[in-house]
Amino acid sequence: MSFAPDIIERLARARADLRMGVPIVLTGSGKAALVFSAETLNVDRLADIQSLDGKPVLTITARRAETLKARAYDGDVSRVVLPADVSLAWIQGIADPADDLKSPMKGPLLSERDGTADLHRAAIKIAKSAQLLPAAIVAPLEDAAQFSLDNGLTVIPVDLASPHLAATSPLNSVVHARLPMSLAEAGRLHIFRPEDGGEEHYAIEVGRPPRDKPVLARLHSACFTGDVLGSLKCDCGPQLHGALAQMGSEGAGILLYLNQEGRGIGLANKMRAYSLQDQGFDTVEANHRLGFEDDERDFRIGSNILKEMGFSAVRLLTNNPRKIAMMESTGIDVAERVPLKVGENAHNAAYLATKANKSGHLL
Ligand SMILES: Nc1nc2c(ncn2[C@@H]2O[C@H](COP(=O)(O)OP(=O)(O)OP(=O)(O)O)[C@@H](O)[C@H]2O)c(=O)[nH]1
Ligand SMILES: [Zn+2]
Repeated sequence: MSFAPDIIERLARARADLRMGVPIVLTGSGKAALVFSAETLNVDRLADIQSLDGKPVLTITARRAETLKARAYDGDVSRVVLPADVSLAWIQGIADPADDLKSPMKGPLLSERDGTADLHRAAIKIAKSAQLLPAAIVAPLEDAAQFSLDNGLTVIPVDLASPHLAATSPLNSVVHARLPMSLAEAGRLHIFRPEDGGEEHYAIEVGRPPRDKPVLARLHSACFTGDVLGSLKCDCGPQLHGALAQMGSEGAGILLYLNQEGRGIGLANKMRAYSLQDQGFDTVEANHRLGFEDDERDFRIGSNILKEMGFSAVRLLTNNPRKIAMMESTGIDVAERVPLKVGENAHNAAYLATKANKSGHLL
């Protein structure tokens, strides 16, 4: 019998630790490292890092490295050497592009090329899954077991964690109840909870759609600004309401409300992206400057919920071909694509054009 948390539970702790500024310990391939999120680092912890033996690096993604003209010898990540007089402001300036235009000269940056980047790569994945900026201080550790015990730190063996960082967590249905809505009176809200301690996702069932026929479905990603505040910068609010209205008038449908704010980067990072957009970058460039891919969402969650609810075929309300491809590749038949063109305005016209030109959205 063991009450010790398993690797999935330890990963959930690791995410929470990094968000609070507490370091975690990564182990693998005979090595170990102390890892801090660059975003939540403070001066006291930086001073402690400098008192350690060994050379810490600031790990960033190749996307961020491209903007900073740093070499990414490891392909997808770059291990940037800390200068002798490193300051918290220097680290934050590399991690966060907010002041890139104000102070463009950050370098020249020196990147490490010897050794492996397995621990560094895992550090970036965990930072991303914690919805932090993808930048981490990675400091080599000698006696990781004793060090983590002495300091009460969460230890993550990378080979055990990697499959879980790449997989979609199983979800369990928690509860469902009737929810009459102005656009669809015969509504029912279902709550699904992932086993990895991540965000809950919702399914709004309209009517009682037969399970043996393609159901009118929408995979909607959370957009606090569009869905709740009525932001004009995107088309999310009108799409959400348009989809519910169509389901209401047809008397049946299923809307999945996936808590993947900002195409999976979280609201804080989405607001960082908006701030870059105010400086003239488009929605895709802004994500890249922050160190993210254009779209960090995991659409497998949507097909898992549909299957869990008994559906195997959809009439999918979308303009996004990636959603169609992901449904089909995960065993949900897309019998029809139903276009959802609503909510274009003067503020979001350029955003919608970028999605069509760069992200392949259908017009
Ligand atoms: N990172 C980032 N996310 C954004 C931006 N604008 C909107 N979003 C997010 O983009 C997502 C939009 O999701 P969806 O409504 O599924 O839209 P879609 O992928 O374009 O696909 P369809 O609407 O189905 O055609 C939401 O999570 C928004 O929060 C932006 O400028 N940057
Ligand atoms: Zn939106």
